[in-house]
Amino acid sequence: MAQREPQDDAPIIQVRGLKNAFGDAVVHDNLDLDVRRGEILGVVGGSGTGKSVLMRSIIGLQTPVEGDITVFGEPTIGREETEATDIRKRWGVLFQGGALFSTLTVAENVQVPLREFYGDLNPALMAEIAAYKVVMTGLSPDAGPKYPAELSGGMKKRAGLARALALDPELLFLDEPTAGLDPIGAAAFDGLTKSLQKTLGLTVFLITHDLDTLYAICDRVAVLADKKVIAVGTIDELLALDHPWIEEYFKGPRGRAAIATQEAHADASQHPTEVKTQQIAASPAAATEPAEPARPPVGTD
Ligand SMILES: Nc1ncnc2c1ncn2[C@@H]1O[C@H](COP(=O)(O)OP(=O)(O)OP(=O)(O)O)[C@@H](O)[C@H]1O
Repeated sequence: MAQREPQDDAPIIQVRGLKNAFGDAVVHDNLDLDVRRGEILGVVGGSGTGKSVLMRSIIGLQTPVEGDITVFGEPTIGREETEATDIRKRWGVLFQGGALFSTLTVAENVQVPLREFYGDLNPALMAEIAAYKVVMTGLSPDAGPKYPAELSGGMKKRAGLARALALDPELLFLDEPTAGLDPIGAAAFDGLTKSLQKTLGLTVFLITHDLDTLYAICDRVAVLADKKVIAVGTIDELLALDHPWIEEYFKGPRGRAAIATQEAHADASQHPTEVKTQQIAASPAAATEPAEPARPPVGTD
């Protein structure tokens, strides 16, 4: 096994005393967060609690009123453009909805970061890298010449992910990657995220409202409320805190359905011949409460 450098244990993202405000509206106040190298950190919180603003602050698209942020051990606020560029090259971002350029094909979208940061690369090599990234996200090679309008929602997310992976990042930011996907597409996207984390050693900062995603692939979850990260840990650690919002969030009808899906998945992998839906139906929560359709086990398409 490769020798680990001492700094490997340092958080890959460190946020301290963060304050963000829009006029008089304070979104974050004295917010702290560490993201560990190699983990998938789920970021949850009610609508408007500032998850996307937090992500934008970390990637330098939002200048905070106060606070310090380091990524890869380097401060990201107030850096010279060239220094900021060196750091930005090391992460990839999938914005909500994919944020593809509608006038560019999928392959051209994937080449955007390559042109931005490595503009003198040979065009044939850029095309080859883009084609590789497209396939890596589970899209067919035929998707490369297509325009975003010709893609399904799930394909757009994968194309956005291919663009986020264009520069072989160490760190991936995903803003609600499964929003708007059907349960099968969402589970497939989760599987893809998990396999990228494992095979490429990525760290993933993942904003989501999707409880299935949290249970299926997140190593830890950070909860935003009251302008701060009020708790961070595994779901079991969070539940042990006895916080009413956390309890309601994870143990409400949707949380119970997500647990049932995970239990069915675990059981199915131990007893592959049994019918998974029997366990889901046997769950009192699933039987009595309206909930999101249970997701199939995680896996890529
Ligand atoms: N550019 C901006 N100008 C003014 N207010 C903003 C701006 N961006 C975000 N806000 C406000 O900051 C707050 C946090 O927004 P943010 O998008 O981070 O929430 P969120 O937790 O990601 O919500 P959701 O889960 O609904 O996506 C909201 O009240 C939003 O209106």
